[in-house]
Amino acid sequence: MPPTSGRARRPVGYVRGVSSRVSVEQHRADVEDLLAVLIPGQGRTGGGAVRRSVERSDAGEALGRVLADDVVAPGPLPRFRNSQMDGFAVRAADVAGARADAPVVLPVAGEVAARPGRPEPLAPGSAVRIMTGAPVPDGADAVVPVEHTDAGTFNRDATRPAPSDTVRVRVPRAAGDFVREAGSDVGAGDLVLPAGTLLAPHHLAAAAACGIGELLVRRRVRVAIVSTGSELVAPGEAAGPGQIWDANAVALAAAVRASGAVVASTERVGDDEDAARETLRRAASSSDLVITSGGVSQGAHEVVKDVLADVVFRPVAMQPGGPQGFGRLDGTPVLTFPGNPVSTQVSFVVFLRGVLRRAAGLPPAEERRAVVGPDGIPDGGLASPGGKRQFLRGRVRDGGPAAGLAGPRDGVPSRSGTPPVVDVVGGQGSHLVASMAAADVLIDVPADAIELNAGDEVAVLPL
Ligand SMILES: Nc1nc2c(c(=O)[nH]1)N[C@H]1C(S)=C(S)[C@@H](COP(=O)(O)OP(=O)(O)OC[C@H]3O[C@@H](n4cnc5c(N)ncnc54)[C@H](O)[C@@H]3O)O[C@H]1N2
Ligand code: MOO
Repeated sequence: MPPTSGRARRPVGYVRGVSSRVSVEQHRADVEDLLAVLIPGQGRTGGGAVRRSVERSDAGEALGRVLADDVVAPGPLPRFRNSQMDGFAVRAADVAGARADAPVVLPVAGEVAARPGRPEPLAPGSAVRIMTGAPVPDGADAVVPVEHTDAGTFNRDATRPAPSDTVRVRVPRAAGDFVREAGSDVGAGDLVLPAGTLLAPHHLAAAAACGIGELLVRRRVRVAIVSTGSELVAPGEAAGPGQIWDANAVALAAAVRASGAVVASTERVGDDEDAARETLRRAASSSDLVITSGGVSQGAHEVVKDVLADVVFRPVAMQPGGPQGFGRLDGTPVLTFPGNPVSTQVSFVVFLRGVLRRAAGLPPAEERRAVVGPDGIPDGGLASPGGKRQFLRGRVRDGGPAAGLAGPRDGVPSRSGTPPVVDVVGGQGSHLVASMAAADVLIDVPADAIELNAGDEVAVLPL
């Protein structure tokens, strides 16, 4: 397996032309250098970049965003002492002797509901009907749930009880019973959500409960997507002879969103240099990063290569996804992915997904180990082109560990506690976009492997 750390670094020179093949690690390192400016705290353009990397978001819209600053409670939660139960607010001392067979009878002085306003203080020797969440009157220090009384006038429509109303309390209560103290959840100035929190509904609830309507979140990277090729038409439109539907724009836009970034634009442009130049410049002017697909191999109509002067085009020792480019257009970083739809998708996973997730504050997509199953492996092993890292389409078997799924009969050594089994699925051609839909991982076959066999342990990258 090639090393994934201690990656090689060399100066990036944005020169046009085809250079010799580089390793996946080298290309990834160069892409990461180019895109370091997108990652908060890593960019080399100073404070401006940092300032631009955060923005305010309506708290109600901040689901899935990453908090850029600590959220501290502006006040206590609960905001005020309130009742945990529907019942009667009392002084605990008044009901200390209450028993089922010798209830304490208290006059009911009124009612407190969960409504705006402050209740009157509770006079000694009396009770007040109280509802869950209603402020507990000064003087009261316990709540008796209605079930522990004769209910008195509890269920009567008596917002203004008659002076003769009483309640018979059958259970003694201690001070503090069923009273939710102010600040018992969080105190004023306490940390509620630390910076870096990936905001989920329960985080947003905490912010809202604190009265916070706006949150400072990391700004999402805006990615412009340009599909090139005169043969392309939009999915949903009629495709005539020689035309195909544009799968890459959809795949890349979805992948960008799934990685915590936003799609600034998606455009399709044919193999016309002027149109491509104009489209690409427009994309660069309205985004933090441009991704193109197609137009980068050795054909007669490679507009991306023709138009982008400050981009290094070079083959990377991988399959699929060999022809790659990286550089800038009008100062905006550009990555050029090959047009074959599987190649485009693999390029995103291998070179860009990690950067975008880091920029968004998301955890890395989990790479794990798996044991190759016999399905899809011919007798004698699946040949792999030596010198090129391969990313095969694979599917991890349900049920996880190899134990139980694999045995000598299956051709996979049985090893309890070992990684799950992954089967090679579908054809591996870089145009087989429907076959790719059957996969859920990419099987990472090292560059120095010349064949893959059932029982081999490999890294798998989730799709
Ligand atoms: N003589 C050589 N030919 C090719 C080489 C090579 O080294 N020498 N490399 C091959 C490899 S590997 C790849 S990958 C492709 C890359 O080609 P391009 O990036 O120039 O892409 P196109 O030629 O525009 O398209 C390739 C293929 O993909 C289809 N395509 C393009 N865009 C889309 C899209 N948005 N949605 C769906 N399908 C798309 C296109 O119709 C072609 O079939 O070059 C090989 N050739
Ligand atoms: O390298 Mo191309 O990207 O396989 O088909």
